[in-house]
Amino acid sequence: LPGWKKTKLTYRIVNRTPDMSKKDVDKAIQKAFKVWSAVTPLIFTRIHKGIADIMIAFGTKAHGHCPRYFDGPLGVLAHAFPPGSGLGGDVHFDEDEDWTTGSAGFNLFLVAAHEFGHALGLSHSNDQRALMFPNYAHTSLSEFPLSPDDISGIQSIYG
Ligand SMILES: CC(C)C[C@H](C(=O)NO)C(=O)N[C@@H](CC(=O)O)C(=O)NCc1ccccc1
Ligand SMILES: [Ca+2]
Ligand SMILES: [Zn+2]
Repeated sequence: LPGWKKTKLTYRIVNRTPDMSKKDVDKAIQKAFKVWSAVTPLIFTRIHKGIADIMIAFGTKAHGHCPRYFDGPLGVLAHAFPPGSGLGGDVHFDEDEDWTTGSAGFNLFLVAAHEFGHALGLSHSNDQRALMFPNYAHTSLSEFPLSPDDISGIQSIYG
């Protein structure tokens, strides 16, 4: 499984969603990184300008220089690129979704935690309890969303 060749990674929140306060977006993203740093030697540091390993952005349909397009409300909620330079590790959220801190719409923390799994090198799991399962509907709003499957997956890359 391909992973980052370093344990100190930077991230940048390039733009924001009007659905949530800036503070709530920052908190959701920080909490989502903590899910993975809790079970790996990875350290995530936020930067506010320049190019980060993990560039985080909200967009609709054709967005930025991204080769993959979003599809309007529902369907695809977000996508992430596996570790690497340029687009590698970047995470995009579909702004046509309703991003929330709760259980209405789509919970940004949960989707971000799933996307960061991809940005660290994980693909989808067929374990319905896993955060990396393909569908959001199966994810509980629990404090700690990782299943044993997620943990063994990430530790096989960064163990
Ligand atoms: C083929 C990819 C681009 C589909 C895309 C995805 O998996 N992104 O990581 C996605 O947005 N999948 C939806 C599937 C769906 O709408 O049911 C999803 O919920 N992804 C976010 C997610 C999935 C599982 C747990 C938490 C969040
Ligand atoms: Ca969508
Ligand atoms: Zn996914």
